[in-house]
Amino acid sequence: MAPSIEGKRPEVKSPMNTTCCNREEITPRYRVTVVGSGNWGSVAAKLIASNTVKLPIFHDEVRMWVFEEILPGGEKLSKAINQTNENVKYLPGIKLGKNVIADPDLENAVKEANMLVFVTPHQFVAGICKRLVGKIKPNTEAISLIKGMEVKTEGPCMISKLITDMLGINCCVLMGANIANEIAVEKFSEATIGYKQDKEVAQRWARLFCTPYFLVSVVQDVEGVELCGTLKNVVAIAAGLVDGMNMGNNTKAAIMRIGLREMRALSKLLFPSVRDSTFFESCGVADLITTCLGGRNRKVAEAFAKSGGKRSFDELEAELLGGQKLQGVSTAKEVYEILSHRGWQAIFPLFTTVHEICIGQLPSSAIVEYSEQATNFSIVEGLAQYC
Ligand SMILES: NC(=O)c1ccc[n+]([C@@H]2O[C@H](COP(=O)([O-])OP(=O)(O)OC[C@H]3O[C@@H](n4cnc5c(N)ncnc54)[C@H](O)[C@@H]3O)[C@@H](O)[C@H]2O)c1
Ligand SMILES: O=P(O)(O)OC[C@H](O)CO
Repeated sequence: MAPSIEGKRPEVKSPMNTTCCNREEITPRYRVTVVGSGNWGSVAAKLIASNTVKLPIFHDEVRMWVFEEILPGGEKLSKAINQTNENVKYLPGIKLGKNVIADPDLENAVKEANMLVFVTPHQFVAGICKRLVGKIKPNTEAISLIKGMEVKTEGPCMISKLITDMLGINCCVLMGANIANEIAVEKFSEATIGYKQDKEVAQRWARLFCTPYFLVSVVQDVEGVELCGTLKNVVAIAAGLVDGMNMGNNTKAAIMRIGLREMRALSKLLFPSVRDSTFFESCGVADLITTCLGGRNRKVAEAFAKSGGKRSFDELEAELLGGQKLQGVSTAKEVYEILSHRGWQAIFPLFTTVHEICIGQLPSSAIVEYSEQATNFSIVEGLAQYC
């Protein structure tokens, strides 16, 4: 079992304990567990831990569930994190905060928590939630930092909805222009929290994450925020292909503009409640820009194009990312399934083409040939109906 820390403040048995006389102790204290410990998961734990030691409404300790791995020297990753206070594999060189406790036992990691932060690659969430059914405290709140979706027979299912459906808990989302390594060294950035109904809960999440170098805004548009974070990964693949073919800044800007347009159109087609204003938040245009300039999807797609499509995305991901996971290739496939099921490929040429390039059906150069169609009158008109 993972060790415990001694908090600066007296511990209370229940986060909702209101029996003590000390003012600090009568404030409800929320316990946070971060489910995931990759690159962003570790940075999220660091951000959160810097706040839980300061804000009386939270317990100091932040549990971080670690998908256990054995390091090259034979040591367990969770043990190395607790010994060094660093995630030596996914965020080396950055102290997480002494109040972050790595825990490889999923059930143990969540058993005391009433605030769960989900931050794993999207392909693992359903399996994790399955293991958590019946294992979490009543009235637990969740937030998803995961950029991705699932496609079920009945249609797309956003990760926040998957968490809600499988665990019966409310789930907000936090997305934004958030390249983890930059936030790890405390460079200024912004993020957006999307919520469905309960603004107070969303504001509590904002308090947990907000720091002077990480500013968080709150909007009532959970699907819009989550779709921005999810769909921008497909555009990032397109941007990386353009970089790999040395096509220059004008072409990349065109790809980003067409991509943003498709992001907005598909989001509104799938969820008519999605707001235009969400695309001007950090989760929208800002995340699109940062990811197309400096993200992992961009980097691997660039290498793919440079190889002339001879090396696969899987192979390049393993070679270039050291265990970190791409989300854009699988999201492109999931988006393609939605588009083909509904006969919408023609009105989403960029999304469609990215998938066809990823699976080797088209060469990388098709990204500009096909995207040019988006400037055709008929396609613009097609999209315009939905924007
Ligand atoms: N890294 C970033 O800059 C960044 C920023 C914002 C959002 N995100 C999003 O956050 C989410 C998590 O990304 P990340 O960067 O923290 O992870 P990552 O890609 O750095 O690491 C992969 C993680 O998956 C874990 N893993 C591997 N196999 C697993 C399995 N079978 N079951 C469960 N876990 C397994 C690994 O242990 C590791 O913790 C993604 O949706 C990503 O798009 C990432
Ligand atoms: O490195 P990427 O491409 O997974 O993108 C990272 C973040 O989502 C940027 O906000």
